[in-house]
Amino acid sequence: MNFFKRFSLSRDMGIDLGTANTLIYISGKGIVLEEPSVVAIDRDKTPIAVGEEARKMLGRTPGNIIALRPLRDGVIADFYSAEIMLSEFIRRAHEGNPLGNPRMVIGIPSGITGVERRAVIEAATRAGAKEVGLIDEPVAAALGAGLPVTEATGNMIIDIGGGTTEVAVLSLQGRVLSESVRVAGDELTEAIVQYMRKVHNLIIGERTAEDIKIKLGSAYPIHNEEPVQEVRGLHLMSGLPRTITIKGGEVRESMAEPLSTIVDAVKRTLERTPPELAADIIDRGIMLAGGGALMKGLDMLISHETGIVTHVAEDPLRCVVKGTGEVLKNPKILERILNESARMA
Ligand SMILES: Nc1ncnc2c1ncn2[C@@H]1O[C@H](COP(=O)(O)OP(=O)(O)OP(=O)(O)O)[C@@H](O)[C@H]1O
Repeated sequence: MNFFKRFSLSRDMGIDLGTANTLIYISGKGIVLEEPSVVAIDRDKTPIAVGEEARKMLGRTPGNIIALRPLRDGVIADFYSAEIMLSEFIRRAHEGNPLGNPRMVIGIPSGITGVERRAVIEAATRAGAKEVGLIDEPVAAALGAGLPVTEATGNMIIDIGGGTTEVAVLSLQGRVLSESVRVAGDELTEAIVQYMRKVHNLIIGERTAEDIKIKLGSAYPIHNEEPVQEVRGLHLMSGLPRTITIKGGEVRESMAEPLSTIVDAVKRTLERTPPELAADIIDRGIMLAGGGALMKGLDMLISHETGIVTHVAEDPLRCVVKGTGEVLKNPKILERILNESARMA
């Protein structure tokens, strides 16, 4: 194929296909879509809603409709709904401006299996991709966070999404070492659901727990006076609606276990880091990306536990998709990624 034709003004796409959110970047345009990764289907499997509209239905659907997340722990858990979701998001991203069959660069967790990788390639191909390139999320996140990953210096990035936490040490555009744990924002939310049930006998849904996590949660004691919040749910014994008040300290306590799993993954990765790169990381600090990076005090907790200064990236929720955009701007990296993925498919 003619090189100039292949890399001319094509409207290629970069996609962060996430457990919680999907974002799409189009060459020459920037980020054009940000939607929750949720699909609502009826009993006959007909799609009713996709994205934000479907998210509002989570936990609130009548018996004949299910709102579900096609991805779990960073990988496709339900192929049918993943394909519906991806096709619909790509259609919305086109906005009446057909892109033909674009090439797509998709961020995926670094720890996933070959079968899981092939499922992403197949879903994207069926959704209209001409060629698909997969990029490890931590590499994309580092590019999107503006880390100098092309230089011969060690950088540590921690990408905390909904389903996976990716800890990676990068140098010279490559991943030197990484660890992916299937514990991230969703587990923090789930830990709050479990705590409310066990300690307060209150049944709450995922959306309420996420709201508590965002408004009241912290990973490290950051307030002199702990904030409080009213929570509504169903009382376990009476089965009736009830409102109780909880404190910020309780929320932190409820999330202690998944938070320590994340911190342990960071420590293990640091222990395995070659000394020269470890010295660079001590100088430059650790970078946090992904929605989980917005958890208040998480940077302080990681600094406290590792002794290394930790920064939160600017716009952490968009780092991965911005990184896929950086790949689209770089024909050499793009070609390498497309070729690697073509061999895998
Ligand atoms: N302000 C906030 N405080 C704490 N957590 C937050 C905040 N905002 C978003 N989150 C959490 O971030 C997570 C989503 O992050 P993100 O969109 O980066 O994940 P994802 O890319 O969809 O997931 P993955 O990379 O695991 O597939 C959710 O668990 C959400 O609750």
